Amino acid sequence: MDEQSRELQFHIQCAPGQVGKYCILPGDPGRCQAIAQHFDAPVHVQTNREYTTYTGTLLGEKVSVVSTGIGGPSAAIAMEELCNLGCHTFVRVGTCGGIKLEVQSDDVVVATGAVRMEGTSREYAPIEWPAVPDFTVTQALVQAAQNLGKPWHAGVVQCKDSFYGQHSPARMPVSYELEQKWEAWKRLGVLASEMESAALFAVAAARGVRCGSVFHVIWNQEREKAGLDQKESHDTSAAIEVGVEALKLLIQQDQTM
Ligand SMILES: O=P(O)(O)O[C@H]1O[C@H](CO)[C@@H](O)[C@H]1O
Ligand SMILES: O=c1cc[nH]c(=O)[nH]1
Repeated sequence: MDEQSRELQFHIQCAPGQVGKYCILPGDPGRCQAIAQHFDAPVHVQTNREYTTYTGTLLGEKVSVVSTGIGGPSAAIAMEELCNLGCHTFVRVGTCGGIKLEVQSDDVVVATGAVRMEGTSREYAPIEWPAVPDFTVTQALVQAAQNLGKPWHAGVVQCKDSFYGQHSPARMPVSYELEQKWEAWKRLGVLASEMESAALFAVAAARGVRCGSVFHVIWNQEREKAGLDQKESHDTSAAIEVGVEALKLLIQQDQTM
């Protein structure tokens, strides 16, 4: 299969011209419409499997939002197929669970690196390779959070394949490994846990494109364990605003180059 010259990409079912060069990647297809509402003239392009696509414009530039589903494998597929269609700049707008005690529900987290405790990135890069986002995208995300006055943190996030391995490690047959590593992430100051960035950063490096990640913090299980105040929040609007603002900053930078 010559995937790069296919007209219609196999999973996202989009064709050349239907997506922009700048793309926002939420995991949840249900987040796409809320993101597309920030675009000018957004149009629903396609929904296939976990992949929902809208395309519109920002500052006159064609931009898209494409959901990746949950986990590295489906996220890598989305990015590969979008690269085949000419996308070069990606911002993941996701959700995460806080690990560091300072990271609270409703805060915004910008990734400066991702722990590769997942499988997909290993099929792209030897484990010695650090999963890091693009510097210009990360700078734009921090600038956007500051411009919008959102409470933000920048640091390393942890990626894994098992959501319930994060939340119920004790019931897993490999609890000894999950619990010991979780303790290491805490001692290393890892900010939060999510599932796709390590894979996306690896695919982006392999394909020579830019990618960064911003997250809405749903909760923090370590704050709960420590008896600190803690709530569950599903309002992703701050992270969405930061992601869209960052994309605009990047488009502006590219337009003035
Ligand atoms: O809200 P999204 O972007 O899907 O991100 C997070 O939420 C899912 C788990 O609930 C995983 O995909 C994780 O990375
Ligand atoms: O706790 C959380 C919240 C969102 N996504 C995750 O992977 N973990």
